[in-house]
Amino acid sequence: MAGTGVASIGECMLELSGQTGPNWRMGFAGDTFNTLWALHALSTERPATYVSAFGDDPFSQAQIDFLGQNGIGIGSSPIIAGARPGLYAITLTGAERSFTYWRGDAAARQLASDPVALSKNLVNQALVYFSGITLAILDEAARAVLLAAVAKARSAGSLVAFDPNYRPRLWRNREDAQAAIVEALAATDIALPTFPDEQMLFGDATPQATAERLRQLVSEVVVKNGEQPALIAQGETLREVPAIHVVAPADTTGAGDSFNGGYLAARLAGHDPQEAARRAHRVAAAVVQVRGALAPFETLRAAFEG
Ligand SMILES: O=C(O)C(=O)C[C@H](O)[C@H](O)CO
Repeated sequence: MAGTGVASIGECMLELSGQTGPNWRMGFAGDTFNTLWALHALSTERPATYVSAFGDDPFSQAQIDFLGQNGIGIGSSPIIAGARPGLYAITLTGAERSFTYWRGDAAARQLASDPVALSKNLVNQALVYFSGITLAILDEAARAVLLAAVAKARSAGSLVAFDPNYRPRLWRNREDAQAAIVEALAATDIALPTFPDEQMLFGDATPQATAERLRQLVSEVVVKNGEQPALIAQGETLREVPAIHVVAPADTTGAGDSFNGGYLAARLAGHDPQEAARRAHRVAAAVVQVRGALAPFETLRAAFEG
């Protein structure tokens, strides 16, 4: 591995969670940030950088402060004059979440506006992580800048991990999403898809079909499937790792992202894919028991260690 740090690229939003009467709780979350949060909690010795673009309003500043207070830097990410962060609210049906977004003009859409700064953020990273949401918030030119920066980091020795995380509403059409995600997978070492997303986007009939399709493109594939087993495809082998049944989940937001953070932390620490998936399932099971996408660091660590 080339470097020592961990970098995650994407959009962190303001998050409204809680949904108890008129009182919402505001936090900060976004898929790639949620993953970095868990990864950082579980690999504190590695410098963590959230690669994005930020506004210059008080909410953006609060976001940057929150990251800093928790040991996560923003490297050379641009601060855009006049821009603001995106916002999303979590609606719960039981514990199952759905999201309402206000993010069309968020600062993060400009995360590739300075290609030199973007590449600089990816220097000396053991791991570079991004997602289909990162791709979806960028226009075609910015997406090309992003993929070039990721490819450069990879050729310098960084491990690249990617979660396709398909959000239909963020894409112009399904074909655009398919093309961009396949292009990203070509620059990926560890793919962390979720079966229902892949079924929606590519029509896969089973998690096995997802694993078989993706193993043609990526050497290590972990197909998540909620409370069903995760399926790991590495080389010729295909293995199932059972998930954990949570009796009383509170909010499923961030479960898959936190699984990814746990899995990647374990892989960076030298655990094999099966042990990494076991730890990742425990981390995800802890996250669904709290409201919002982020669980406290101590909760994540206790789950990871089992
Ligand atoms: O949906 C998004 O774009 C988000 O990043 C919000 C949530 O935190 C994320 O989806 C949880 O996986």
